[in-house]
Amino acid sequence: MGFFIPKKVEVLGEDIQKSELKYHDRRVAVTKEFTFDAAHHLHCYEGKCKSLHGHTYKLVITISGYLNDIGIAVDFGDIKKIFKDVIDSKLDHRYLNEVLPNMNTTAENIIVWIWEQLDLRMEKEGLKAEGHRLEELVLYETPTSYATLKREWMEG
Ligand SMILES: Nc1nc2c(c(=O)[nH]1)N=C([C@H](O)[C@H](O)COP(=O)(O)OP(=O)(O)OP(=O)(O)O)CN2
Ligand SMILES: [Zn+2]
Repeated sequence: MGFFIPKKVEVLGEDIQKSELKYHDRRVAVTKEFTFDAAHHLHCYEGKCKSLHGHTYKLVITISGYLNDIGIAVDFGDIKKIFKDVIDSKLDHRYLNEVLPNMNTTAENIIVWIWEQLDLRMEKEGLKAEGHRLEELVLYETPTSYATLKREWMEG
């Protein structure tokens, strides 16, 4: 006596198999947004930002990769784990002038530091070997003020 396989499941299975490899070799970028809270002040700067103050920073991370068998380029969960491990754990609820020594804590300087940390972790975890690439970071210091960094600028 054989197993009864409902028709609907068979059809669904075929559909998934067909879609699996459809765009297998396509590079696609995915983006995830995070926030962290931190305090800082600027050195050698005449203006209100020379005084200690805080921000809810927003970091927008874009990573590209080749679509895998189930149509995922880079798992959003993997981006979250990297962010938590290498950025959030070091910067959230911290005084940036203390944790980022020898750096004036401008959005521009911080975003380059963040790039280096994320890139290093992607290298160590073998993600770069799999074809994952950090494409762009955007770091909002306030809702209207932000810095942007792109892969071509880091490579060039
Ligand atoms: N190019 C940069 N300019 C300034 C930076 C910076 O990192 N890079 N940082 C500051 C201050 O840290 C400040 O907290 C943020 O500046 P600003 O946008 O002027 O903040 P406001 O709250 O005044 O923003 P509004 O939306 O205009 O009220 C200064 N400059
Ligand atoms: Zn500031």
